[in-house]
Amino acid sequence: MEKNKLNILINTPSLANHYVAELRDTTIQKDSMRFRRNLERLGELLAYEISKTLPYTTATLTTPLAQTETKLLAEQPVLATILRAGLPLYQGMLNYFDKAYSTFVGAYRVEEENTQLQINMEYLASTNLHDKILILADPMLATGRSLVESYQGMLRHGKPKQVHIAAAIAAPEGLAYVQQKVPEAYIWLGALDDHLNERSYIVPGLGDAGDLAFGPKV
Ligand SMILES: O=c1cc[nH]c(=O)[nH]1
Repeated sequence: MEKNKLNILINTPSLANHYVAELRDTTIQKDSMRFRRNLERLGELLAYEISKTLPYTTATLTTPLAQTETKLLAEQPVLATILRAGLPLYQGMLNYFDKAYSTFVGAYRVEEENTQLQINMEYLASTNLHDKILILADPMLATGRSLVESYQGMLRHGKPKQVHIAAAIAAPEGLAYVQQKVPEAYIWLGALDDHLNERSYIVPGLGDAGDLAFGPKV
């Protein structure tokens, strides 16, 4: 596959626009079940778009009336995500790639006054990634640093032959960082926003995806 390496869903009007709009809307955000489900629905759409670019083989199957040929995925991708905010977007992808194996990373941002944002990575549970098609789902591609560090950590478990990075919303700064550090990746976004603010939040964005999905951290 050598199609466009950057794909932005809401640039083509579709239901993705509704799901991104609801994710951003402060009134609808009060319903955390709907917030999670909207991330999940976006994950489903992103998975479907990615599925159009994956390799397929021809298979013969038997219906009650005849034999017929169809195209089926040549192999399952591996789905990876970063805890905890990544879970709903990942779940949407798993709904569609329902036989995929999974990789989980625990990474968190440490915000300290007058210092650069620190990323701590403390947990990695990965399936074998050697020669696999890897889809890494992270809802908010902000600085891109936790995503790149997570990806680099995952490489201890094998070098994938193809990498897809999927996010609900990205900032141009994070997108540029990921494109520079992981140039081999195909990038799939719900929306590409305007900028990062001084606390590394995406503007207009939607706020803190993890808190909105699972409650505020202490
Ligand atoms: O805007 C942002 C940036 C990172 N993580 C979030 O949840 N929101």
